[in-house]
Amino acid sequence: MLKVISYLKPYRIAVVIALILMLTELGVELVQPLLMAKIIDDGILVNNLSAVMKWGGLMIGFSFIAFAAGVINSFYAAHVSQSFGFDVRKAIFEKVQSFSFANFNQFPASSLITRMTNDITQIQNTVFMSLRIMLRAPLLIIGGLVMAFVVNVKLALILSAVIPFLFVFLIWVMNKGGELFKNVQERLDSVNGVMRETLTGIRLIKAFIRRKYEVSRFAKANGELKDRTVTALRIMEVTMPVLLFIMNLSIIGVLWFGSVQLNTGEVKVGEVVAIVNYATRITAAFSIFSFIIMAFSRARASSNRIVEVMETPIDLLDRRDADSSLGVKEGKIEFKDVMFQYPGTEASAIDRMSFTVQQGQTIAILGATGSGKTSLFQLIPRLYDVNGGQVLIDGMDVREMRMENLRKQIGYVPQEALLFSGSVKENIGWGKEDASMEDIIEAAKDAQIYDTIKKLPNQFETKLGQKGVNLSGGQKQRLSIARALVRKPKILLLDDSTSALDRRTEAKLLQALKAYTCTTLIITQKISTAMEADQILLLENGRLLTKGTHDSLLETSKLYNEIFSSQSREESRNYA
Ligand SMILES: Nc1ncnc2c1ncn2[C@@H]1O[C@H](COP(=O)(O)OP(=O)(O)OP(=O)(O)O)[C@@H](O)[C@H]1O
Repeated sequence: MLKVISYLKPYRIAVVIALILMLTELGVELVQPLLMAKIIDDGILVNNLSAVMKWGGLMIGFSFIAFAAGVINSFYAAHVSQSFGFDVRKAIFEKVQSFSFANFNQFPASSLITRMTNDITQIQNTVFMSLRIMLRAPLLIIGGLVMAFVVNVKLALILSAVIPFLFVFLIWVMNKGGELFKNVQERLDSVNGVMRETLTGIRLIKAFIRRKYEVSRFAKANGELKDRTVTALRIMEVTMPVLLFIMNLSIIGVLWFGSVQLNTGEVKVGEVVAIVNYATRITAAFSIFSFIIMAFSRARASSNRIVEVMETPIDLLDRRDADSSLGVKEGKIEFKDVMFQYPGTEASAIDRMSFTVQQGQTIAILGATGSGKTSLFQLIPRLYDVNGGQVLIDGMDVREMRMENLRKQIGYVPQEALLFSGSVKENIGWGKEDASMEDIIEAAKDAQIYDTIKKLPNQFETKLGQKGVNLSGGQKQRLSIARALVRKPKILLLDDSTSALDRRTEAKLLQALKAYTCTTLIITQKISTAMEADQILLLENGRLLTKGTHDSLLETSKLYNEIFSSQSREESRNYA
């Protein structure tokens, strides 16, 4: 909690001003019953009009001060809480950006979204409330008691006898509430998780007519959220009646004892009225307190979830001694006895793999599904670290370079063409920070998407829907290739990125790539693509089964021959 609260530091002056204003309001509130006692005892009961005017005028003056202090306090509270929320959200977003894939395994995306939105909002609201009323309630209770003692010690003693019990009760409620609201936030994660999956997979759901199934899955998550929230709120709901009951008992005690003492003349009427007034205010403060406790319990659960993200150690960082002058100069790639397994798994995705790709060469990678092709790719821009051996670029271990220097020279086109909402131009330009329009057009032409873009309603300015929903699979693939080409990379990694292209377009694309002097690695299922490469790597179960040119593999590899024959047969059937 303290870690989250430390984000209030830059706003400490505003916090202090807000607190002073809140104390001003509180001071006025506490003085009011005393002034009322004066009006009754020194004015009304002795028929002294000038005393009534004097104390009444003071009361009105104080009320104006309290009003002004309240308004200005609200401005400050809103400013501080919103700025605080902004800063925490920014910090979490930046932290998540630096997460490794192992870190992402720890937090599902839906949970991170809930933490960045709902959890931060809970804390933000609590900060606002703290500056407006949270401290007022306890201070009003303490101040009310002090003032009650000032007015009449005996009556105040009766009033204060119940206070310790109430505090113990409230602390218990707060601890219990913390646990219960943690559960609520976890259920909210689940609801967001189902919602997210459903929205991203809506086409599939419609195609498989799984609407009812998804609705019931959502209803289950939603129901659990409701149940947990009701349970958490139940404890809060009983809090207020318990507080009111105990406080009302003490008020009855004050009235009874006061009436007895009135007869003996030890207590004045105005004093009884003032004490009852303080008791009412303390009761009101306690009921605010129960509400605050609910918010505070929730905020505590939320802040623990935020701190969990903030304190997650990142396991893939630049080495302290990483040389910032090192980077990809030519693009020669070397795998030396590389071993790799995904974090938390036992099986090796890459098993003692060694090969070299010379600068400017084009390499095709072939292999059955799950044979380790994508895993091999991910080790080059250091999306994961190897568990054994080395990945060298231009003779340097990738771990010796700064990740930024390494990655900015690599154009990576992942298997799933992922686009962002925004224009076509923005999506291609995303690959290079300072890409000019000429760069973008050139990349689009080379990726064989230029003609398609020209036919779009607003050409390069055409807005793409989320994930590029308004484009075909092949168009998305070519746009993401253009995004990689625009940065003129030294190393280009195409992960089955031409699978949706027809042979003619693919041939043109491969031809255009020759003008780029980069080292190119292409994962492909098509022998026709592999044939164009300088070298082919054939993978099986994470191992490099064999390597060579198309002709040499036809002579030496049984598996390659099988793939070649099956694809040739298929093609001749297609053309028949
Ligand atoms: N994030 C991950 N966590 C754990 N295991 C993984 C992960 N990604 C892949 N694997 C496992 O690693 C192995 C290699 O997967 P990889 O994605 O590299 O295969 P691939 O050859 O690219 O397959 P495909 O052609 O289907 O894309 C598989 O056994 C797979 O189950």
